[in-house]
Amino acid sequence: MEITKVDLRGLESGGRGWDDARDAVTASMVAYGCVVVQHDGFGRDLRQALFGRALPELFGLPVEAKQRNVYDDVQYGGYIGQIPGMAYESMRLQDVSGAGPIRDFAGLLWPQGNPAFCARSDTIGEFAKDGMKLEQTVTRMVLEGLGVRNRKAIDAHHEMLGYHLRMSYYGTSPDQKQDATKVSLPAHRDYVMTNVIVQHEVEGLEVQLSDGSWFAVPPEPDTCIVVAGDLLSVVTNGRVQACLHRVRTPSNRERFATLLGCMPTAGCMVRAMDELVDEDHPLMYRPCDPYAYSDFQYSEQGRKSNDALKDFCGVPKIEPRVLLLRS
Ligand SMILES: O=C(O)CCC(=O)C(=O)O
Ligand SMILES: [Fe+2]
Repeated sequence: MEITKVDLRGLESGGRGWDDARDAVTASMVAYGCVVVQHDGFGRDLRQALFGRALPELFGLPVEAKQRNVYDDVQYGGYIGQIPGMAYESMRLQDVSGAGPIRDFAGLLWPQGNPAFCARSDTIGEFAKDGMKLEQTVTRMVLEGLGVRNRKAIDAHHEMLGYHLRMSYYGTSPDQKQDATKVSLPAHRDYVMTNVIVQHEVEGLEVQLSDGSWFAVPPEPDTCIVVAGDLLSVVTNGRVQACLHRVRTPSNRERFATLLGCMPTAGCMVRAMDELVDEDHPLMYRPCDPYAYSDFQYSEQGRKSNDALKDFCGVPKIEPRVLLLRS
């Protein structure tokens, strides 16, 4: 089985081709918790500036500098790296919706200044802008496709979101055979609302399909994938389930990937859209505090659970038998 790519190039909300693309995006999200798309953003020069220059420079910094990237509000919020046996490092830029936080990030890593990176942080701003636009298009399509007619509710959904960028580096394992692959990130679901994942040249990302097989997402230059996290399950009342995915990289090639993620800003609760709850679709999840959920997902109980979201805020199903007894 394979996931069909949806072409979003040149589409405008409500314009020609929008409805067909919306239906294809929704079908893919419902079936797999993700959608592979071609779209107008992340052009060749931008990718080259980010993956060819900015990221190698960032990950080339001394460990002490990278470790200054700390963010405690969510699990794995800051720098991840130096994990024994794992050739993986990742940095998170907490807020990419404006130029200020991007400049602050550069200032934190290069306190003496780094004009080159600051110029390139425009690269990061451009990249984030393209990713935000894509996320907003895809989520709008999914909510519309599932039957949300209230445009204000969709706008309000986006107004509560903040966007962050995770930049990841997967190193090589020279001790393994030339053509071997290794699991670099074990199978997991993201706790966020959605992640737009861009792979650069080297493959690795795999998503699990309903028959249990793994689909390798092609690292094509004009393609990226939008992956649903657990919070989107809450918003869509379980119609879209978070995507189970993992990373399996070739042992002999370095790999970079970026993830543009979104989460409600602190203090916002995530709840199912009114129009997606009815008699045929009873409420599946209670309103949930996304930051408390991120803690739970990584707690001992959450890690052991097969369905952390259900354990955290699932509404127990009422058996028809019980209803009869009560009536
Ligand atoms: O590197 C990738 O392609 C995806 C990484 C990922 O799934 C994650 O960091 O949550
Ligand atoms: Fe992930």
